[in-house]
Amino acid sequence: MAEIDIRHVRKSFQNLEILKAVDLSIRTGEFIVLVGPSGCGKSTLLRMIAGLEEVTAGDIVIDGKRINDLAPRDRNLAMVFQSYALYPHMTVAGNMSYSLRLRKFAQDRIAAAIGEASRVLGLTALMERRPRALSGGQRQRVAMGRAIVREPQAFLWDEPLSNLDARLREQMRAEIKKLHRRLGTTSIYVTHDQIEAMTLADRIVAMDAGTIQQIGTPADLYDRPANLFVAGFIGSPAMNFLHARMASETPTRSALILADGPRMTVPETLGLQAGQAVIVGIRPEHIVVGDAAPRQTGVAGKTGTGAGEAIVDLVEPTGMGAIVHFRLDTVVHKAYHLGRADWKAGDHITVHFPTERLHFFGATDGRRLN
Ligand SMILES: Nc1ncnc2c1ncn2[C@@H]1O[C@H](COP(=O)(O)OP(=O)(O)OP(=O)(O)O)[C@@H](O)[C@H]1O
Repeated sequence: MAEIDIRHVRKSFQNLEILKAVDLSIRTGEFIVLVGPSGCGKSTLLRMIAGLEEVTAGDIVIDGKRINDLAPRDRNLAMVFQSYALYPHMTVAGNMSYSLRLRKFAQDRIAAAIGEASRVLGLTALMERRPRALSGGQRQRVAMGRAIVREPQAFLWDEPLSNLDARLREQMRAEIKKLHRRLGTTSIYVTHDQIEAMTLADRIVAMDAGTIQQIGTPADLYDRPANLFVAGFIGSPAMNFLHARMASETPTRSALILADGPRMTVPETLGLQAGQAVIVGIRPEHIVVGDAAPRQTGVAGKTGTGAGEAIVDLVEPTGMGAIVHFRLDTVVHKAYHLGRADWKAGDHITVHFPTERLHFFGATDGRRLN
């Protein structure tokens, strides 16, 4: 197991800088997820750690040793790819044992290693099959088995579940998590799927345009996103943003702001100036929606702290609840309502934005204020 240090690592292709001075310290046994939109550079970073891409500048250090110039096979890291990358002409057993045979391990040791890995992954009955006779999920399991038997210092996962259907992805995600609990091997996992990031990671590294935007536990990124990018990327449906400005008449203890909708209370500790522009974020699941007056429920007495009226634009039932799209002024926002939602487009509803659930961001730099 390994501690991996990425120190000021840069990557350029031709003259285009893809990664800009990335710093990241990964602790022994940690499960790190690199997440970000397509093209942000997460796969490139993983491939540099694996030795499949040259490092333009900076150092990659594993357990205190700089490995920039070490050949991939000498790094003792195992990579699992989205495309499985199995040898089609070899059986499952052949694929799993290949790297050990290459390293001239004794037969009994190889048999023990692949026996154990196939038990863990539920592949025992499939050992003589070839990849084309396996389902996508089974193929990915073989790829995982091939990585496990090498007992690497770390696993590098490059979007391993992207080719699987939703149900299988959910199942394999849980298996990867159990596998990590069992083996405790340092893991770096690349995905653009924020649910995978949230469920698997000890710490998430959120990337955008070649830079790290935030490093933290899933709860850190969800509860206290450092900026608008992270706030908008983590969470589904995504966080709502309301453009707001501090009212010029500021009451004593807490000031009010006027957004595209209801007035809200801003914590005094933010130190916002009268007239200052801010962006207020609120997650759909934190908005309380209810019938409009006179059948108003759940919002009584809360007016002035972010309650107001809105018009339903669309209701998407999800089974567990419904995503309620509503219009405040001209802007459409989304609320996640647990339980039945019988509203129709055009209905008037009340929306309440609980003060303690609000996120505040600078209107110019997008940085978190609270
Ligand atoms: N060999 C290459 N030559 C030139 N540009 C490249 C090369 N490999 C990657 N890039 C570019 O580097 C950027 C980052 O690519 P990378 O694959 O790391 O992104 P990513 O975040 O993993 O995206 P995805 O989720 O789509 O795989 C992209 O703009 C890509 O086009």
